[in-house]
Amino acid sequence: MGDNYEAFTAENDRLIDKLSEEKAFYRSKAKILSKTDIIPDSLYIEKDVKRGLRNANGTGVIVGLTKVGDVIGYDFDEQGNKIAIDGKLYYRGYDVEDLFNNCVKENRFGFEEVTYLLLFGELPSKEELSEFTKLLGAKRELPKGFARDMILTAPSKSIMNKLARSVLAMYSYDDNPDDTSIENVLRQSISLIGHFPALIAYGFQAKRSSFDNESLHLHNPIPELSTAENILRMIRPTGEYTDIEAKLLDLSLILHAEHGGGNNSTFTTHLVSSSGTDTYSAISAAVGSLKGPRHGGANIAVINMMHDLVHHVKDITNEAQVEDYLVKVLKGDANDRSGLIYGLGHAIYTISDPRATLLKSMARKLAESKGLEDSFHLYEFIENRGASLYKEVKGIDKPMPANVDLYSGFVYRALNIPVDIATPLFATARLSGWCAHRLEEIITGRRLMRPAYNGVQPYLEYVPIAKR
Ligand SMILES: CC(=O)SCCNC(=O)CCNC(=O)[C@H](O)C(C)(C)COP(=O)(O)OP(=O)(O)OC[C@H]1O[C@@H](n2cnc3c(N)ncnc32)[C@H](O)[C@@H]1OP(=O)(O)O
Ligand SMILES: O=C([O-])CC(=O)C(=O)O
Repeated sequence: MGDNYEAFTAENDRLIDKLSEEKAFYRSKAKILSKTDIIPDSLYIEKDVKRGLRNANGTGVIVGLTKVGDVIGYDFDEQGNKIAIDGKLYYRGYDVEDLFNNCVKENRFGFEEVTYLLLFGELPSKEELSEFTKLLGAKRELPKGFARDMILTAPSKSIMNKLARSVLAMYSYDDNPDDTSIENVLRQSISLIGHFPALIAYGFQAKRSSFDNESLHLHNPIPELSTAENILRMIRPTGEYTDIEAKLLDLSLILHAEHGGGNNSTFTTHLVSSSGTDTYSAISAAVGSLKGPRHGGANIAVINMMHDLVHHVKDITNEAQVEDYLVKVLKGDANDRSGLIYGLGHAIYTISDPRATLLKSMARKLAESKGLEDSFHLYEFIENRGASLYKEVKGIDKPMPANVDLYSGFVYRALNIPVDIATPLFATARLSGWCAHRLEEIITGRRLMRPAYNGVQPYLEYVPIAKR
């Protein structure tokens, strides 16, 4: 026993030493790299590099044309100066506010109709929509053994990473995975759109049971149910939901379905598709992009920031205390120290993001009916005060409207939808836009995307290892 114990502790000490040696190695190399890899701002200006693919006035560099969606966030005056305007968003030429309001008016689900519109470029007739929802319904169930072999046996703490892996794994379940004909890519797209609710729900259930010590609940999807209903059924332990909850989730899916070609994940879809690769590779890459906290992952980042705020601010109804916290966030001294107030700011929108306006109206109603007014006012205060605080801290006047991610988390929380699932829900909705853009890239892009990086490292003479 004594010998065993000594051998065990010696081995343990050796492993701890090795780990701290390794940590020290990474730390020292990271320190060097953070200096070596710096390229001064002046060089970007001198060489006229469109950093972040942005022009000097902040507008995006035009890298493509699209008929799928249009995002309008600014205008120009006669002198060519950018001017702020209220945002507008169009899906295949239709104003998203009209699509949203019509579903509210007719009290019906609309995400499937929007998916049809995005994929095929026109609104479906009643019969076409019914055929299409039947087709989607037939694709709801995952291939035999998929949930067990691909999701439950290798759960992940990140449902988005699990989702990306699941999409890649779908390649192995497809008899014709590499065919990039329009017909085949349409088949793959509709199949993925049908499968996504189960992929995110089972990824979520696997995570809860493996990492959060919760019971495992796997409900089958039901072909006759809408996307929103299937999601609620599969993420809830009892499988129960109300019609109002499902309709509100459906509206949120409509608002997240598409955002032009230039947003990071859709551009990823265009970029990766332009190499001629398969649908699963392109869509899994888009999922990886959307996960980032500056993009779709901001909805979870907002919720985490709000938790942190509530934890650190004594009285959330005291505006001065909330401001102090936000100033600390902006200075990189609070929350995740990124310096970002999540849910604010946008690459295109200046005065308003139309989706945030609609989600805010949903959030306000939910707050009133669920007694969450204080929390709602906190979100509203951040929206109203964010830009002026940024100016006070950084001295820069920058439009910082509430974006789609600010109020979506509030809406999900009020609907009793777990935080973890917020970005996967975004992915489920945006998949329709990604697929429409992938098809457009294949049909009309037809060029390998290959921008240029200007090499700024001076050339060096090789030094043999013995002389270094
Ligand atoms: C679905 C979506 O993707 S919506 C966007 C979701 N993302 C977020 O909510 C994260 C917070 N917001 C942001 O990071 C940004 O506003 C973006 C990335 C969305 C858009 O940024 P842009 O307006 O294009 O500005 P850009 O990235 O050029 O930043 C300019 C400066 O403003 C700062 N800034 C922009 N938004 C914010 C913010 N919300 N909080 C603090 N600082 C901000 C940037 O840090 C940057 O500062 P720096 O020059 O000191 O580095
Ligand atoms: O357009 C962008 O940059 C980000 C965005 O709002 C989205 O993808 O929905």
